[in-house]
Amino acid sequence: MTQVNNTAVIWSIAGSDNSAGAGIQADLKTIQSFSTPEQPLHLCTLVTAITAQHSSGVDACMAVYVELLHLQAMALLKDAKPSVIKIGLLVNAAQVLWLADFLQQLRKSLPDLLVMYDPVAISSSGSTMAEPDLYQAVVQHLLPHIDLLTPNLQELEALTQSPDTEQAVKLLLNTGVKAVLVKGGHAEATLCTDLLFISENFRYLGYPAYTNYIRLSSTRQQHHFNHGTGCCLSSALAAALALGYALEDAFVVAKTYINQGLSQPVAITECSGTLGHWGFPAKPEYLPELLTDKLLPPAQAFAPLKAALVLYVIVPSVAELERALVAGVKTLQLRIKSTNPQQLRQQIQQAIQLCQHPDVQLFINDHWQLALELGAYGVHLGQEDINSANLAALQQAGLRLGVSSHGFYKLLRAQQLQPSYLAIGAIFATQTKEMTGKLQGLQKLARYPALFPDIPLVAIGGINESNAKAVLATGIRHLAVVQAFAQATDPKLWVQQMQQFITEAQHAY
Ligand SMILES: Cc1ncc(COP(=O)(O)OP(=O)(O)O)c(N)n1
Ligand SMILES: Cc1nc(C(=O)O)sc1CCOP(=O)(O)O
Ligand SMILES: [Mg+2]
Repeated sequence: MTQVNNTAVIWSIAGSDNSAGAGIQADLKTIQSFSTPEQPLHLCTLVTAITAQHSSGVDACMAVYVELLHLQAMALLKDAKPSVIKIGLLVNAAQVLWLADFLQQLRKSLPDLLVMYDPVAISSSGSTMAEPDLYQAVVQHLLPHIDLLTPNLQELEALTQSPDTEQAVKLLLNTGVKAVLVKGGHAEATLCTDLLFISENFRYLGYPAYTNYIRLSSTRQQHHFNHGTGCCLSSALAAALALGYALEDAFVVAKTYINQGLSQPVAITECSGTLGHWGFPAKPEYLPELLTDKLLPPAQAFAPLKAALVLYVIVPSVAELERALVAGVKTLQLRIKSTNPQQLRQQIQQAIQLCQHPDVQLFINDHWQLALELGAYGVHLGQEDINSANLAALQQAGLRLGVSSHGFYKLLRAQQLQPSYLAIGAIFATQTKEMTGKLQGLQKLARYPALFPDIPLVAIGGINESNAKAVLATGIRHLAVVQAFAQATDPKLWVQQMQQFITEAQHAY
């Protein structure tokens, strides 16, 4: 059967928690919370066990026969195939063996399928739900079929017999698992820290290898309404992956979702309850702190922009810069990719001179040393450039800084520098630059303004007069363009039209 719209189908292969904080019930709530009419998510379930639970323990756990697991899977396949499978509670070796074999067969027809396993065996109250031989069977048979494993610290040690996190993760990655998210929720600390290790095999999703793991941390919320938090972190990750986020961005989204849910929990009694499921997170205070990949920010924030960016035109030469100025563009970037050093200096110097006007803002792309030496207004740097640029010197000289980003992870990374603006791309396919990561699209773009309200955000990549209104409807107020301006036959009219779209959006939304 053909799937007819853009609904992403997720399967949860897990146990029923009748108290509805964890297990299949938590997966349903979490996935539903991320579903929208524009990007619907549909969660199907394969129940592996029925448990009898309450806030302080598990009274009973009965495994579902493998034959019935198989029938559930066959029934689901009659309707639709999943793009993501999230596995939770497995109870015995027989279930593991069936699942390993089933996944091996399924992958033959679904090469892009993502399989996650949250190896729950012990509930947060300490009750064991699995049979003693479970993990042995998991390591031997199931792990080679898993893309992303999400153990807590206790499960990590039980799976590997290693108390050392890095060593344990190495052992798991050697079994064929492609990424491991170690959940630190159970550690006794004032911070809740989660670690994501991504092997080379997962990098195709766009992760830049600045470090070999990502550490995200948030202040621990001191209350008892947290039953199922680990399950929900894994399901939020499944939802974000099904929505098309790259793994590192899905990690940020999932942790932000958990922070939002724990900030507004559902209290059932004085000492029992669950986190709340309140939709895609939308407040900056829920964002975690990025503890790895630390940049060395200057002591102070970069100077603010002297005016809003609004329409931001990027040009490859001084001749094009003059054309843009004549057409009425007020925010410009000189982006020269190939020329000899002498001409480069000359071009940058000329551009700075041409833009000596109180209403005009000129950013120099890449060449921060010349920008600094020649007294430019601002520079625009990419994520790699900020590793090596002398940021303190740029800040102290009063230059404005704009930084590229391509998702939540890179936004968190760049935000550490307190730049003058952040660019987000590529929104649509572009012919101007070879992009390796995932496109943002309008749905993802619409999530950023609420989470990064204190810094100007400019959208870039494939933007033109036909799609500008749709981009502005996401709440983004600044548009950067290369090709659309270069190809405009009447540049003045084109600039007026684009500026009008932006002004209308400012008043309309
Ligand atoms: C406004 C704006 N956003 C993003 C970019 C891309 O910058 P960078 O990542 O440094 O890539 P190159 O432009 O150097 O290819 C930009 N230039 N401007
Ligand atoms: C230079 C550049 N940077 C991008 C990013 O996402 O960082 S996209 C891009 C190209 C933008 O050109 P056009 O408007 O012609 O699509
Ligand atoms: Mg650059």
